[in-house]
Amino acid sequence: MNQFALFGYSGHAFVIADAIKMMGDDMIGYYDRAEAKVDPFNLKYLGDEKDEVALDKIKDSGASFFVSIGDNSIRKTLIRHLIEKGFVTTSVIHPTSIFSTLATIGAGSFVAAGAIINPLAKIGVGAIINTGAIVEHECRIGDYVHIAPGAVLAGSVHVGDGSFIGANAVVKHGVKIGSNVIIGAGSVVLKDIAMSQTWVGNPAKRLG
Ligand SMILES: CC(=O)SCCNC(=O)CCNC(=O)[C@H](O)C(C)(C)COP(=O)(O)OP(=O)(O)OC[C@H]1O[C@@H](n2cnc3c(N)ncnc32)[C@H](O)[C@@H]1OP(=O)(O)O
Repeated sequence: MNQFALFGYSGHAFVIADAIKMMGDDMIGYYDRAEAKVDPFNLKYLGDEKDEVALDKIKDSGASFFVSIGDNSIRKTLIRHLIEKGFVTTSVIHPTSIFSTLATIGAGSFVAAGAIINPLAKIGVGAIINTGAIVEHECRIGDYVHIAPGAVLAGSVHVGDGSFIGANAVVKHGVKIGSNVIIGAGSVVLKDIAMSQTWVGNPAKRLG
């Protein structure tokens, strides 16, 4: 059985905690700025992630860390900081997801319930493939990306580092999306998108 220390303990973390339990693993507790008012998993508060002494609790327990924060940029900063400090993270893959034997995923990434990752898809570090999302064959998903619930990436789609694909969005096969892009919920992306832009609608048009 693997043990995890969560970093961040609110809505998104509850989904990850549930996946960890369903994998048959467990948590030693969570770090956050303050003790959570809502604690559905009865986890122990381990302290603030900036408190070096509190961080030693991970080393002492031999647990892996898992950053359970939905915001791509905050998640990236914290994962990098903890890896620099010598802590170890791993991926969390919900047992009801389908993860191809020919797909790969980086450390600190999360695949939620019902998601499907098809052959030769490559997912980077610290990514979220959320509930029921589909990542088709040969997709390239960068680091610290969030594919929100129900989004569908057709074959060979590329998504750059730090990008967010909204809930139920659809991306046409072969489309390349740059880094730090936001795609609105329910949008249908039919052509390539350069970095740091927001696109919405069907067909998707540039918002900012
Ligand atoms: C488990 C989870 O919950 S994971 C989280 C999942 N969350 C999501 O998928 C939400 C994704 N976010 C969105 O879709 C947001 O609307 C964003 C980020 C695209 C835009 O947000 P904002 O910058 O605040 O835009 P704002 O709400 O001001 O809307 C600006 C315009 O774009 C339109 N617009 C915004 N989002 C969309 C959308 N998804 N599709 C079509 N049009 C949209 C608005 O209607 C508005 O149009 P108008 O100027 O003609 O009135």
